[in-house]
Amino acid sequence: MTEDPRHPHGLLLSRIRDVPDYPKPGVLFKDITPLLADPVAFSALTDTLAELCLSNGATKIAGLEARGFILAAPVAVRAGLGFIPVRKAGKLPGATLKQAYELEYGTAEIEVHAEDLTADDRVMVIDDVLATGGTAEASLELIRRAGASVAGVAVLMELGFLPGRARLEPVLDGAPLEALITV
Ligand SMILES: O=P(O)(O)OC[C@H]1O[C@H](OP(=O)(O)OP(=O)(O)O)[C@H](O)[C@@H]1O
Ligand SMILES: Nc1ncnc2[nH]cnc12
Repeated sequence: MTEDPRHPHGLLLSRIRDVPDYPKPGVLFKDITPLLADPVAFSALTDTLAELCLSNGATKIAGLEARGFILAAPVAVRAGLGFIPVRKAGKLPGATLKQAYELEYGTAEIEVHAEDLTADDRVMVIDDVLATGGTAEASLELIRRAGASVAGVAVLMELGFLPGRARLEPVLDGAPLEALITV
């Protein structure tokens, strides 16, 4: 495991649990529930992500269902910014924009309420894990289709052995991709 030298969060690293062969053989699942259960670690993570959002000029925080919600909602409160839930298809009640993306096998769709974003908004996307980058890429597409701009993407953890960063960089349009930990 390596840490970004700007974010030396040994505490965060120590609270991530490796679960081999979940949800299928050969996959190493990075479980954040021990971190969530530790109020010092969870608070340190929330503070760090809130600072990143503010330093990148965000006006709104988007969280990606479901684990991204757990991180993004307290970050939005801490930063004093509004929270935008990016949900799996079929869950939002109002008029939505929908974006399909590739999973390892098959496709999925996420949605957002476009009316909660304006052309003046700069949205920071927050999630727990960047793996293939498909979910984050689709969220950027949704934000832009809603007329807002992207302030950046911030994740607790980047799986450096997968091509998420390479996939996202061409569509970030200069916005930062911040990963507190790369594993
Ligand atoms: O970079 P990607 O390959 O798109 O993978 C990363 C996404 O996968 C996980 O969510 P998942 O949809 O598995 O479910 P959950 O948050 O509902 O647990 C994770 O929380 C990210 O959102
Ligand atoms: N290996 C992994 N661990 C935790 N969350 C993930 N989301 C996608 N891949 C993951």
